[in-house]
Amino acid sequence: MSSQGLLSVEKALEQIVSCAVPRLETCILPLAQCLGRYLATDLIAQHSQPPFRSSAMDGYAVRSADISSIPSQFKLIGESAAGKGFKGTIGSQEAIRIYTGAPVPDSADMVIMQEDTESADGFVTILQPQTKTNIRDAGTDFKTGQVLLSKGQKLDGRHIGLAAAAGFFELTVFQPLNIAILATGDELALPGSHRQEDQIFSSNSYAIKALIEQHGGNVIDLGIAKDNKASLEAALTHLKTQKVDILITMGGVSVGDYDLVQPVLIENGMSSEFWRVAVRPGKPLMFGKLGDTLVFGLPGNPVSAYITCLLFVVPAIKSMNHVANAGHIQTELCILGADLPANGERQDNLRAKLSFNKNGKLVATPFASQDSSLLSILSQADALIVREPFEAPLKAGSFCKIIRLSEL
Ligand SMILES: Nc1nc2c(c(=O)[nH]1)N[C@H]1C(S)=C(S)[C@@H](COP(=O)(O)OP(=O)(O)OC[C@H]3O[C@@H](n4cnc5c(N)ncnc54)[C@H](O)[C@@H]3O)O[C@H]1N2
Ligand code: MOO
Repeated sequence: MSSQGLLSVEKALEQIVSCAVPRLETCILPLAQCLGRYLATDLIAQHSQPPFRSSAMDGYAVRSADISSIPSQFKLIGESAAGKGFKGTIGSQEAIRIYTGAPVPDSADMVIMQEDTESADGFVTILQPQTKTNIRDAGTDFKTGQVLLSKGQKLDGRHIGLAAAAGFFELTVFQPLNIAILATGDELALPGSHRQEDQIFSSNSYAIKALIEQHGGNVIDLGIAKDNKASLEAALTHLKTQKVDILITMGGVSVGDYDLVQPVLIENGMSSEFWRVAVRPGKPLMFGKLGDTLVFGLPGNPVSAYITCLLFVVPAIKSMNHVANAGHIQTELCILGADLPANGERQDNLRAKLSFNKNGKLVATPFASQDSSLLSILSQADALIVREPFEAPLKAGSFCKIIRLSEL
């Protein structure tokens, strides 16, 4: 705990991950619907890839021992095309025409790129000395029995392509988590509705929905609750009628007279795990449990809501989907692009632009304004510069730690 009673980021993450118990419900989905889902079993190759020795080039397959000198002439006796291999045997000073991906007969041990040859009248002449076989052995990519993907893998195009190469047409994935989101505040209007003079549009409703969907969650949008007990309680009734794994509220968790989210939730049975974390932005973050539902009270400022969702809610989603080291957030070192003063008691996450200096090294330059209301800056940022509590001043040119926003 810090002097203000703020929980450290590490302790907060530890507590979140220990509460975010891995879920057991799975479903089988067609491969084409698996994007963004989390694999529920290890995926084991049932065959080798390629399944046969295959050519890496368009050219001619020969026995390499027959290339005694350059140029060297071979008689063409057939063809092996992708999908239709050559069934005969290649003998002394014989060759077959072969194409990329086509099976290489056992009798050949080398494919000559066609650019290194000349062919005419049923003969091919090798014009250049050869150093490579240009043959891919069966199982070069993967072998029968190999673990292709591990349980908990979040599936993107690469993983789906790998599963398809191995012949899988459906995968067992974890049932998507039901994640309810609730914006709170009398000042909020939904884009497309009439905005009264003192109102603003609820950007969090959209930003957080998108972020959750990006992480494979099934979003239940509870809309906007007003800053009063009755309206908040009305929104919570939805939790009684459907299974919600995570409830995310946005706004109303600070210390103002209208910040009622935490007391209303507690009155309705939530046990509060923690409130207020040593992080900037996002200090008023709240975390609790309402029955089996994890509850995150994100601060209302749009940048605070987005960053706390990335840093704290996404690890919970990962943990519930069996991702190993779910609480670990990937950081890297790069060069700082501007002087920074000493940091205060909160871990700071400065919005920054990435570029390369004249030596080709990665540089992170913080934006001059770091106010937590500035979505325009957040949307231009490539990374967060992470500064530990009480870190000493840092000079431009020294190393700093970053989290790439695209990695989260
Ligand atoms: N006296 C103190 N005041 C504040 C403190 C503090 O420690 N002492 N903390 C500040 C910090 S840090 C933050 S962050 C905010 C968070 O406050 P709340 O979570 O209670 O959020 P609200 O007051 O409801 O809203 C803050 C801000 O964000 C706008 N907002 C809210 N919801 C949305 C939405 N869905 N879409 C777009 N914008 C939204 C809201 O209009 C306010 O401008 O508290 C500080 N105050
Ligand atoms: O933490 Mo607040 O999110 O600094 O604006």
